[in-house]
Amino acid sequence: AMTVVEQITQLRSLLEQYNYQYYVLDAPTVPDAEYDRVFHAVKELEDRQPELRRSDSPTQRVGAAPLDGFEQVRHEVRMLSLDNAFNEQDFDSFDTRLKKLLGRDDDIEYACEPKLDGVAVSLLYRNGVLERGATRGDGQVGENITSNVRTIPSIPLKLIGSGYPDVLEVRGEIYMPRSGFEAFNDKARELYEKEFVNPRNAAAGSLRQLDPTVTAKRPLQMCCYSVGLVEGGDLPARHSEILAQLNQWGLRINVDSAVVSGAKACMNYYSRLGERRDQLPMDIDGIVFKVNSIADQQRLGFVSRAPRWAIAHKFPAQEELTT
Ligand SMILES: NC(=O)n1nc(-c2ccco2)nc1N
Repeated sequence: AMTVVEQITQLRSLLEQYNYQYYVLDAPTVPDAEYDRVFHAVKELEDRQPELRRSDSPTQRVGAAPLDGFEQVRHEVRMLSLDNAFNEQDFDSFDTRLKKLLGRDDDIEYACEPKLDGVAVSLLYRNGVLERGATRGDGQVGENITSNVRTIPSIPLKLIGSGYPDVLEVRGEIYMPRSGFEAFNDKARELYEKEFVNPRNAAAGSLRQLDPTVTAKRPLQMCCYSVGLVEGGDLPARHSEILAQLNQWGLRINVDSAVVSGAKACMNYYSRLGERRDQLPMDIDGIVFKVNSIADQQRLGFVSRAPRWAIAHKFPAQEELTT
């Protein structure tokens, strides 16, 4: 028969697989009742033998006591802001300028991603374990919101699979899906409590909570879109391949991301996503186009605070919700 440690280890890894399938892949393989059964089995074992409890156990997402304030975090690799393109001409000149700088006239391969309208966040994994979560702040210094990000189910407390670097900093956007936003505001209205004006404010307000049990009740999601500090390991040579690799290690990426070549194909992607904008599960305010080759990104570098190799092509502002 299995020892208690073998039993709880097996149940935990089963729970991590269920979490990954449900919250990261949107593809659950078991009914919620089965998930609850395993969750309570692990909780039961940990309650009966507290020494078995580990901080990276799936039952330890809401553990921390309320904070008095947020500590500051210095980003070793600056978190970027993006230059904007407001029309096709802006994008064409962006593409033309890059071709000139790269000394080529064939099509540049771009990674295309919906620009999620949420809160940028940095997640630092050390030996695969989530060590700290931080806001972007001014790009150099942000706030430590680790206890709050731990409550978000699509953020793994521990990476899965193998081959990840010793230190891996993942960047992404924490956002509130529209359905969760509407449900939250309906409830708030019912209870005569404050409603949020839009999902971005709802996500920002939920991450500013000093009490993680409040954050835990907010329907937040996280979608990753790049990496920052990487030590003790190598990553693929293309941005799109890095994202695919992050997904295998347990992180959520955007299902609508794509790779296209040349400015015309980028504009085609922009128009297609623009037509679907109101049907997407979350608010987006544009499309981010990034040079897919990491070597070319490094050749192009940055201009002041924004990378030369990326641009956010915005959609026209939507009339503000009139609540
Ligand atoms: N907000 C958002 O969805 N972003 N933001 C970036 C970004 C910011 C700096 C480099 O890349 N990429 C995506 N998809």
